This record gives sequence, C-alpha cells and structure tokens, in this order.
Amino acid sequence: MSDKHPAKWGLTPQEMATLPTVFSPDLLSGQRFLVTGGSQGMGKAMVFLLARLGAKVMICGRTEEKLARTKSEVKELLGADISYRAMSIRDTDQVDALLDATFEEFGGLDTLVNNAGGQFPQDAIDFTRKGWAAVIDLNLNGTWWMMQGAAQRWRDRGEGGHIVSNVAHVERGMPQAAHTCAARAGVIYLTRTVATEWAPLGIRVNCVAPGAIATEGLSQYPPEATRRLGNVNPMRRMGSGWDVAEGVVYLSAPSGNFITGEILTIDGGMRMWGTVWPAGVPEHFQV
Ligand SMILES: CCCCCCCCCCC/C=C/C(=O)SCCNC(=O)CCNC(=O)[C@H](O)C(C)(C)COP(=O)(O)OP(=O)(O)OC[C@H]1O[C@@H](n2cnc3c(N)ncnc32)[C@H](O)[C@@H]1OP(=O)(O)O
Ligand SMILES: NC(=O)C1=CN([C@@H]2O[C@H](COP(=O)(O)OP(=O)(O)OC[C@H]3O[C@@H](n4cnc5c(N)ncnc54)[C@H](OP(=O)(O)O)[C@@H]3O)[C@@H](O)[C@H]2O)C=CC1
Repeated sequence: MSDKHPAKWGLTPQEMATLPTVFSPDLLSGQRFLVTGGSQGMGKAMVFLLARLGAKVMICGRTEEKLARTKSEVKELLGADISYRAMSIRDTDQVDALLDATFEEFGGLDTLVNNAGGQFPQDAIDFTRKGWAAVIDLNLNGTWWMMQGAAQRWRDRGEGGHIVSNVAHVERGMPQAAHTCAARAGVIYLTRTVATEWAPLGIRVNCVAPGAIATEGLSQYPPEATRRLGNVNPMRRMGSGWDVAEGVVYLSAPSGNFITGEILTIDGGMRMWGTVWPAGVPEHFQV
C-alpha cells in the first residue's frame, strides 16, 4: 500500500459483521463493555466483534450522528442492541455522567476500553502550548479520568473489572508526534503502576499498542502524512481495526485472566523496523 491514499479508509460495517474471528460466538455472553470512541475506526471494529460475541456494549464519542449510525448498523447487521452517549472524555463531569449511566443501565461494568484519542503530526520544536495541551488532555488526562472513575466505582461496589487502553507503539519514540508519544507513554506507565495498586481490588489493567492501522481517522491527515503508512513495518502493510479488536478480546476474555500490566503490541513488527514520519521524512534521514 505504499504511496496510496484510498478514497475511504477502514472496514465497512458489512466486513465487520462477517470477518472471520478465532473466538467462539458466545464467548462474552452477558459481559458488559464500555468502549470510548466506538463510533468509527478501531473502536467500531471492537464494538462489532464484542456484539458478535454476545457482549452488552455502551459506546461514546463527541458526535451523536456517528454514534447513532453505529447503533443502527449493529442492529441491522447483527440484530444486537448497543447503547451510546455523546460526550467528550476531556470533560470530567461528562466522564462521571457516562460511567454512572453505564453502571446503572447495565447493572455494573466488566471491561472499560479506552480507545478514544488522536493527535496531529508536527515537529516537537514547533508545538504551541495549546496544541500540546490538547493532545495531552485528550490522550493522557481523558484516558486517566476514565480509568480512575471506573476503578472507583468497582471499588465502591466491591466488584472487580478490567481496563484495556488503546495506546500506540511508542517504544522507540515517535518523531513528529512527540506529544502523543508522551501521552501514550504516560498511559502505559499508569497501566503498569495501577496494575499493582488495583490487583487487590480484582481489577486487571492492560494496553494494546497498535502500529499503523487503516481507519477512518486517517482521512483527517493529508496524503503526505499517510502515503508511507503501508511501509513502516517489516510486513510492509497496514493492519486493520479487526487485528486490534481481536487483541482487545483476548485480553478481556478468560484468556486474559492471568494478564495484567501488559502492553500487547499489534504493529506488524514496527517496534523492530520502520518509522512513520507522519509529516514527511526530513532530508537528514533520507537515504
Ligand atoms: C499520521 C499519524 C500522526 C501520528 C503518528 C502516530 C504514529 C502511529 C501510527 C500512525 C497513525 C496514527 C493515526 C491516528 O491516530 S489516526 C486516529 C486518530 N484521529 C486523529 O488523530 C484525529 C485528528 N486529530 C484531532 O482531532 C486533533 O488534532 C486533536 C484531537 C488532537 C485536537 O483536538 P481539539 O479539538 O482540542 O483541538 P483543536 O483542533 O482546536 O486544536 C487545538 C490546538 O492544537 C494545535 N493543532 C491542532 N491541529 C493541528 C495541526 N494539524 N497542526 C498543527 N497544530 C495543530 C493548534 O495549536 C490548535 O490551536 P489553534 O487552532 O488555536 O491554533
Ligand atoms: N490508526 C492508527 O494507525 C493508530 C491509531 N492509534 C490510536 O488508536 C485509537 C483509535 O484510533 P482510530 O480508530 O484510528 O481513531 P479514529 O479517529 O478513527 O476514531 C476515534 C474515535 O474516538 C472518538 N473521539 C475522539 N475524541 C474524543 C473525545 N474527546 N471524547 C470521546 N470520544 C472521542 C471519535 O469520535 P468523535 O470524533 O465523534 O468524538 C471516534 O469515535 C486512537 O487513540 C488513536 O490515536 C494508535 C496507533 C495507530
């Protein structure tokens, strides 16, 4: 997929309704999930897979129209009912309201999936304070409000739970995306820390760390930012939202019962070879 910029990124609802999965159809029967950013991209793939496996699902995002469309597509293609709430994870009052509504509607929560996030490509030296703050607030603070809010409710109810946060492959840093690299590293180390603090509460805490994944979110980036994404790992192709969704289910289902503080990298090997350079390869690094 080198040098290509498709007219439309990501999986269609029909694909998400029919793609093969390694998991059995009743695996998550009765399990209650909350997926932030479930209205498109990887989050939407998770929602389709979770619904196919029998889970009850609540999704959120800022745009009501996208949430309502996802709900009706899941109903039409899978015959399943999901719930949604329009909100921003950056707003602590809205986070509390979402968590309260979810616990009330489902009578509890089994797994929180922190998937909402994003950034813009820019050299770190040029970040404005407002741009830096926006990316940290969304990806680090917003994710943390969700993690802490869910854990407090589980503790107060005397129940356990599981958190899985969608971060990014950041082991080698991320040139031209240092703000999101810093935020994702923050989430990774929060995860590794509270996995210990919250183990006595019966709460497992994990992350998935994707490399370049073809999703609708990429349509917000110009072709010069995305045309190299199929060439940034040894497999020399992009992953799909389904690859990440299956990783989330692996960690959340009984297959993950003895896994906490883990970062499951789903990147086609990008941690070993390949650099994104989302704003273009600087002359110094061209070969
Ligand atoms: C191409 C990938 C780049 C990252 C590299 C990651 C490498 C890993 C794999 C590669 C692919 C990863 C892809 C994705 O994650 S795609 C899915 C996620 N979706 C998005 O990223 C959506 C796009 N981003 C945003 O919506 C916003 O940037 C953001 C949410 C981060 C900010 O939202 P907010 O609405 O609060 O902020 P504003 O838009 O009002 O902007 C606030 C200030 O931020 C600065 N800014 C914003 N955009 C840019 C830009 N394009 N370039 C430079 N600066 C920017 C700016 O200071 C804004 O303030 P002003 O508007 O007042 O100037
Ligand atoms: N695509 C890729 O290659 C990679 C992506 N990632 C990360 O994985 C996650 C999912 O990515 P992807 O599926 O591509 O993203 P998309 O941009 O396709 O989807 C993002 C989702 O998050 C929601 N969202 C964004 N901001 C907020 C907010 N403040 N509050 C609540 N919901 C919000 C969006 O809905 P709405 O706009 O309506 O709010 C949308 O549903 C993101 O954190 C992304 O940065 C990491 C590595 C690689």
